[in-house]
Amino acid sequence: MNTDMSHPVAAIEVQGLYAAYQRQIVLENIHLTFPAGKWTAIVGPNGAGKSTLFHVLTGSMKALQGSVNAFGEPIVKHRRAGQIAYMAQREAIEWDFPVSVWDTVMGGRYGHMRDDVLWRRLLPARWHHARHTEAVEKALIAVDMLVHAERPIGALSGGQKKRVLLARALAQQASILLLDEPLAGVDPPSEKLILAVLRREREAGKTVIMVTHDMPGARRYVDHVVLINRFVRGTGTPEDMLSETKLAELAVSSIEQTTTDRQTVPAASFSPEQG
Ligand SMILES: Nc1ncnc2c1ncn2[C@@H]1O[C@H](COP(=O)(O)OP(=O)(O)OP(=O)(O)O)[C@@H](O)[C@H]1O
Repeated sequence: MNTDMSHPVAAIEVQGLYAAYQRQIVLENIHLTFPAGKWTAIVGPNGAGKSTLFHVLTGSMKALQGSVNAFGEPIVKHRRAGQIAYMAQREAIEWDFPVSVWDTVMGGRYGHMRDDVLWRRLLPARWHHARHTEAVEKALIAVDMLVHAERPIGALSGGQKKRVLLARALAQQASILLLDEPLAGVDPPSEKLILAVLRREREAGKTVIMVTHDMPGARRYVDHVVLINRFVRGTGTPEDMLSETKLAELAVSSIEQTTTDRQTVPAASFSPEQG
Protein backbone atom coordinates (compact mmCIF):
# COMPACT_ATOMS: atom_id res chain seq x y z
CA MET A 1 0.00 0.00 0.00
CA ASN A 2 1.22 3.45 -0.85
CA THR A 3 1.47 5.34 2.42
CA ASP A 4 3.39 8.32 1.05
CA MET A 5 0.69 10.97 0.95
CA SER A 6 2.89 13.45 -0.93
CA HIS A 7 1.96 11.41 -4.04
CA PRO A 8 -1.47 10.71 -5.45
CA VAL A 9 -2.22 7.01 -5.13
CA ALA A 10 -2.01 5.97 -8.79
CA ALA A 11 0.74 6.95 -11.22
CA ILE A 12 -0.97 4.78 -13.81
CA GLU A 13 -4.41 3.25 -13.69
CA VAL A 14 -5.47 0.72 -16.33
CA GLN A 15 -9.13 -0.18 -16.57
CA GLY A 16 -10.79 -2.93 -18.59
CA LEU A 17 -7.94 -3.12 -21.11
CA TYR A 18 -7.97 -5.59 -24.01
CA ALA A 19 -5.13 -5.79 -26.55
CA ALA A 20 -4.75 -8.00 -29.61
CA TYR A 21 -2.57 -8.70 -32.63
CA GLN A 22 -4.55 -9.47 -35.77
CA ARG A 23 -7.61 -9.81 -33.49
CA GLN A 24 -5.93 -12.48 -31.39
CA ILE A 25 -6.32 -11.32 -27.81
CA VAL A 26 -3.12 -11.25 -25.74
CA LEU A 27 -4.29 -9.05 -22.85
CA GLU A 28 -7.76 -9.50 -21.47
CA ASN A 29 -9.77 -7.35 -19.07
CA ILE A 30 -6.70 -5.84 -17.40
CA HIS A 31 -7.38 -3.70 -14.34
CA LEU A 32 -4.20 -2.43 -12.68
CA THR A 33 -2.99 0.36 -10.48
CA PHE A 34 0.69 1.29 -10.43
CA PRO A 35 1.34 3.24 -7.21
CA ALA A 36 3.03 6.62 -7.60
CA GLY A 37 6.56 7.00 -6.28
CA LYS A 38 6.94 3.22 -5.97
CA TRP A 39 8.92 0.57 -7.79
CA THR A 40 6.75 -2.11 -9.41
CA ALA A 41 7.91 -5.35 -11.03
CA ILE A 42 5.76 -6.92 -13.74
CA VAL A 43 6.36 -10.66 -13.74
CA GLY A 44 5.04 -13.27 -16.14
CA PRO A 45 6.19 -16.04 -18.49
CA ASN A 46 7.37 -15.46 -22.07
CA GLY A 47 4.49 -14.38 -24.24
CA ALA A 48 2.39 -13.26 -21.26
CA GLY A 49 1.72 -9.82 -22.75
CA LYS A 50 4.12 -7.75 -20.61
CA SER A 51 5.76 -5.90 -23.52
CA THR A 52 2.34 -5.49 -25.12
CA LEU A 53 1.14 -3.72 -21.99
CA PHE A 54 4.10 -1.32 -22.30
CA HIS A 55 3.32 -0.77 -26.00
CA VAL A 56 -0.18 0.32 -25.00
CA LEU A 57 1.10 2.53 -22.16
CA THR A 58 3.60 4.24 -24.46
CA GLY A 59 0.98 4.72 -27.17
CA SER A 60 2.84 2.69 -29.81
CA MET A 61 -0.07 0.26 -29.87
CA LYS A 62 -3.77 1.00 -29.61
CA ALA A 63 -5.79 -1.13 -27.21
CA LEU A 64 -8.98 -2.78 -28.43
CA GLN A 65 -10.82 -1.45 -25.42
CA GLY A 66 -10.20 0.10 -22.03
CA SER A 67 -8.78 3.25 -20.54
CA VAL A 68 -5.39 4.27 -19.19
CA ASN A 69 -4.94 7.25 -16.89
CA ALA A 70 -1.77 8.76 -15.43
CA PHE A 71 -2.08 10.79 -12.25
CA GLY A 72 -5.85 10.83 -12.72
CA GLU A 73 -5.82 12.19 -16.29
CA PRO A 74 -5.72 10.49 -19.71
CA ILE A 75 -2.19 9.15 -20.15
CA VAL A 76 -1.82 10.82 -23.55
CA LYS A 77 -1.47 14.19 -21.84
CA HIS A 78 1.54 12.94 -19.84
CA ARG A 79 3.04 11.25 -22.89
CA ARG A 80 2.90 14.52 -24.81
CA ALA A 81 4.53 16.32 -21.90
CA GLY A 82 7.42 13.81 -22.05
CA GLN A 83 6.56 12.45 -18.61
CA ILE A 84 6.57 8.76 -19.60
CA ALA A 85 10.05 7.41 -20.36
CA TYR A 86 10.44 3.99 -21.94
CA MET A 87 13.39 1.62 -22.14
CA ALA A 88 12.77 -1.03 -24.80
CA GLN A 89 14.28 -4.50 -24.77
CA ARG A 90 17.76 -4.54 -26.29
CA GLU A 91 16.54 -6.86 -29.04
CA ALA A 92 13.97 -4.27 -30.17
CA ILE A 93 16.69 -1.80 -31.23
CA GLU A 94 18.62 -1.53 -34.51
CA TRP A 95 22.21 -1.46 -33.19
CA ASP A 96 23.89 -1.27 -36.61
CA PHE A 97 22.49 2.21 -37.11
CA PRO A 98 25.51 4.58 -37.25
CA VAL A 99 24.85 6.78 -34.24
CA SER A 100 26.95 7.60 -31.19
CA VAL A 101 26.15 6.83 -27.56
CA TRP A 102 25.75 10.57 -26.91
CA ASP A 103 23.24 11.05 -29.74
CA THR A 104 21.28 7.96 -28.70
CA VAL A 105 20.87 9.32 -25.19
CA MET A 106 20.02 12.76 -26.59
CA GLY A 107 17.07 10.99 -28.22
CA GLY A 108 15.52 10.91 -24.76
CA ARG A 109 15.34 14.72 -24.92
CA TYR A 110 13.45 15.01 -28.21
CA GLY A 111 10.03 15.23 -26.54
CA HIS A 112 11.22 18.17 -24.43
CA MET A 113 12.79 19.89 -27.45
CA ARG A 114 9.27 20.48 -28.77
CA ASP A 115 8.75 22.82 -25.79
CA ASP A 116 11.81 24.80 -26.89
CA VAL A 117 9.78 26.47 -29.63
CA LEU A 118 8.21 28.57 -26.89
CA TRP A 119 11.32 28.87 -24.74
CA ARG A 120 13.45 29.91 -27.71
CA ARG A 121 11.43 33.08 -27.94
CA LEU A 122 11.93 33.84 -24.28
CA LEU A 123 15.42 32.57 -23.47
CA PRO A 124 18.80 32.58 -25.22
CA ALA A 125 19.51 29.56 -27.44
CA ARG A 126 22.47 28.53 -25.28
CA TRP A 127 20.09 28.08 -22.31
CA HIS A 128 17.90 25.40 -23.87
CA HIS A 129 20.92 23.74 -25.48
CA ALA A 130 22.64 23.58 -22.07
CA ARG A 131 19.69 21.96 -20.31
CA HIS A 132 19.60 19.09 -22.83
CA THR A 133 23.38 18.66 -22.73
CA GLU A 134 23.35 18.60 -18.94
CA ALA A 135 20.54 16.03 -18.84
CA VAL A 136 22.43 13.73 -21.25
CA GLU A 137 25.71 14.11 -19.37
CA LYS A 138 24.04 13.44 -16.03
CA ALA A 139 22.34 10.31 -17.39
CA LEU A 140 25.59 8.98 -18.89
CA ILE A 141 27.41 9.58 -15.61
CA ALA A 142 24.64 7.76 -13.70
CA VAL A 143 25.17 4.61 -15.76
CA ASP A 144 28.97 5.05 -15.88
CA MET A 145 29.05 5.46 -19.68
CA LEU A 146 30.23 9.05 -20.18
CA VAL A 147 33.67 7.80 -21.20
CA HIS A 148 32.01 5.95 -24.12
CA ALA A 149 29.92 8.94 -25.27
CA GLU A 150 31.56 9.25 -28.71
CA ARG A 151 31.56 5.55 -29.55
CA PRO A 152 29.11 4.14 -32.10
CA ILE A 153 26.37 2.17 -30.34
CA GLY A 154 27.09 -0.89 -32.50
CA ALA A 155 30.54 -1.20 -30.87
CA LEU A 156 29.18 -1.68 -27.36
CA SER A 157 28.89 -4.89 -25.35
CA GLY A 158 25.45 -6.21 -24.39
CA GLY A 159 25.64 -4.80 -20.86
CA GLN A 160 26.83 -1.41 -22.14
CA LYS A 161 23.92 -1.30 -24.58
CA LYS A 162 21.52 -1.82 -21.69
CA ARG A 163 23.14 1.04 -19.80
CA VAL A 164 22.81 3.34 -22.82
CA LEU A 165 19.12 2.49 -23.15
CA LEU A 166 18.66 3.21 -19.47
CA ALA A 167 20.55 6.51 -19.83
CA ARG A 168 18.25 7.48 -22.70
CA ALA A 169 15.23 6.93 -20.45
CA LEU A 170 16.88 8.81 -17.55
CA ALA A 171 17.78 11.77 -19.79
CA GLN A 172 14.09 12.30 -20.40
CA GLN A 173 13.70 13.24 -16.70
CA ALA A 174 10.18 11.84 -16.76
CA SER A 175 8.04 11.14 -13.71
CA ILE A 176 7.29 7.57 -14.83
CA LEU A 177 9.93 5.10 -16.06
CA LEU A 178 8.75 2.03 -18.01
CA LEU A 179 11.63 -0.43 -18.33
CA ASP A 180 11.34 -3.64 -20.33
CA GLU A 181 13.74 -6.18 -18.82
CA PRO A 182 16.47 -3.72 -17.77
CA LEU A 183 18.36 -6.54 -16.03
CA ALA A 184 18.26 -9.19 -18.77
CA GLY A 185 21.65 -10.33 -20.06
CA VAL A 186 23.80 -8.07 -17.90
CA ASP A 187 26.75 -9.14 -15.75
CA PRO A 188 26.58 -8.83 -11.93
CA PRO A 189 28.39 -5.42 -11.76
CA SER A 190 26.03 -3.95 -14.40
CA GLU A 191 23.04 -5.43 -12.60
CA LYS A 192 24.20 -3.87 -9.33
CA LEU A 193 24.68 -0.51 -11.03
CA ILE A 194 21.27 -0.58 -12.76
CA LEU A 195 19.48 -1.56 -9.54
CA ALA A 196 21.25 1.27 -7.66
CA VAL A 197 20.23 3.78 -10.37
CA LEU A 198 16.61 2.64 -10.20
CA ARG A 199 16.60 2.80 -6.42
CA ARG A 200 17.85 6.40 -6.60
CA GLU A 201 15.14 7.27 -9.12
CA ARG A 202 12.47 5.84 -6.83
CA GLU A 203 13.99 7.71 -3.86
CA ALA A 204 13.78 10.90 -5.94
CA GLY A 205 10.00 10.34 -6.19
CA LYS A 206 9.87 8.72 -9.63
CA THR A 207 7.52 5.85 -10.40
CA VAL A 208 9.54 2.90 -11.68
CA ILE A 209 7.76 0.06 -13.49
CA MET A 210 9.94 -2.75 -14.83
CA VAL A 211 9.35 -6.05 -16.51
CA THR A 212 11.70 -8.61 -15.04
CA HIS A 213 12.47 -12.31 -14.85
CA ASP A 214 14.96 -11.65 -12.03
CA MET A 215 13.13 -12.94 -8.96
CA PRO A 216 15.94 -12.41 -6.39
CA GLY A 217 16.37 -8.80 -7.60
CA ALA A 218 12.61 -8.17 -7.47
CA ARG A 219 12.26 -9.72 -4.00
CA ARG A 220 15.04 -7.54 -2.70
CA TYR A 221 14.26 -4.17 -4.26
CA VAL A 222 10.73 -3.59 -5.47
CA ASP A 223 7.71 -2.33 -3.48
CA HIS A 224 4.96 -3.84 -5.54
CA VAL A 225 4.52 -6.81 -7.89
CA VAL A 226 2.08 -7.47 -10.71
CA LEU A 227 1.74 -11.07 -11.96
CA ILE A 228 0.43 -11.23 -15.49
CA ASN A 229 -0.29 -13.88 -18.07
CA ARG A 230 -2.90 -12.63 -20.49
CA PHE A 231 -4.99 -11.80 -17.40
CA VAL A 232 -3.80 -10.16 -14.19
CA ARG A 233 -2.87 -13.13 -12.00
CA GLY A 234 -2.15 -11.19 -8.82
CA THR A 235 -0.94 -7.90 -7.38
CA GLY A 236 0.64 -7.20 -4.02
CA THR A 237 3.85 -7.18 -2.05
CA PRO A 238 6.97 -9.02 -3.32
CA GLU A 239 6.69 -11.32 -0.31
CA ASP A 240 3.16 -12.43 -1.23
CA MET A 241 3.42 -12.40 -5.02
CA LEU A 242 6.86 -13.97 -5.43
CA SER A 243 6.28 -16.89 -3.05
CA GLU A 244 7.00 -20.36 -4.44
CA THR A 245 3.26 -21.08 -4.44
CA LYS A 246 2.32 -17.99 -6.43
CA LEU A 247 5.09 -18.52 -8.97
CA ALA A 248 4.07 -22.16 -9.37
CA GLU A 249 0.47 -21.02 -10.06
CA LEU A 250 1.77 -18.56 -12.63
CA ALA A 251 3.76 -21.34 -14.34
CA VAL A 252 0.65 -23.55 -14.45
CA SER A 253 -1.34 -20.69 -15.99
CA SER A 254 1.27 -20.63 -18.74
CA ILE A 255 0.92 -24.34 -19.50
CA GLU A 256 -2.89 -24.03 -19.52
CA GLN A 257 -2.64 -21.14 -21.93
CA THR A 258 -0.40 -22.89 -24.43
CA THR A 259 -2.77 -25.85 -24.53
CA THR A 260 -5.82 -23.63 -25.20
CA ASP A 261 -6.34 -21.77 -28.45
CA ARG A 262 -6.02 -18.04 -28.02
CA GLN A 263 -9.37 -16.33 -28.28
CA THR A 264 -10.12 -14.52 -31.52
CA VAL A 265 -12.86 -11.95 -31.52
CA PRO A 266 -14.59 -9.76 -34.04
CA ALA A 267 -13.31 -6.17 -33.82
CA ALA A 268 -16.90 -4.93 -33.63
CA SER A 269 -17.21 -6.43 -30.12
CA PHE A 270 -14.93 -3.71 -28.73
CA SER A 271 -15.21 -0.02 -28.16
CA PRO A 272 -12.04 2.02 -28.73
CA GLU A 273 -9.43 2.72 -26.06
CA GLN A 274 -10.11 5.77 -23.94
CA GLY A 275 -7.31 8.05 -22.75
N1 LIG B 1 3.88 -7.89 -33.53
C1 LIG B 1 3.23 -8.99 -33.15
N2 LIG B 1 2.40 -9.63 -33.99
C2 LIG B 1 1.71 -10.74 -33.62
N3 LIG B 1 1.80 -11.28 -32.38
C3 LIG B 1 2.62 -10.69 -31.50
C4 LIG B 1 3.37 -9.51 -31.83
N4 LIG B 1 4.10 -9.14 -30.74
C5 LIG B 1 3.81 -10.03 -29.78
N5 LIG B 1 2.94 -10.97 -30.23
C6 LIG B 1 2.38 -12.08 -29.46
O1 LIG B 1 1.67 -11.54 -28.36
C7 LIG B 1 1.87 -12.33 -27.19
C8 LIG B 1 2.42 -11.42 -26.08
O2 LIG B 1 3.72 -10.97 -26.48
P1 LIG B 1 4.59 -10.01 -25.55
O3 LIG B 1 5.82 -9.66 -26.33
O4 LIG B 1 3.75 -8.91 -25.06
O5 LIG B 1 4.94 -10.98 -24.34
P2 LIG B 1 5.99 -10.80 -23.15
O6 LIG B 1 5.26 -11.16 -21.91
O7 LIG B 1 6.61 -9.45 -23.22
O8 LIG B 1 7.05 -11.94 -23.49
P3 LIG B 1 8.65 -12.04 -23.24
O9 LIG B 1 8.84 -12.32 -21.77
O10 LIG B 1 9.03 -13.23 -24.08
O11 LIG B 1 9.28 -10.75 -23.70
C9 LIG B 1 2.80 -13.46 -27.59
O12 LIG B 1 2.02 -14.60 -27.88
C10 LIG B 1 3.46 -12.95 -28.86
O13 LIG B 1 3.78 -14.00 -29.72
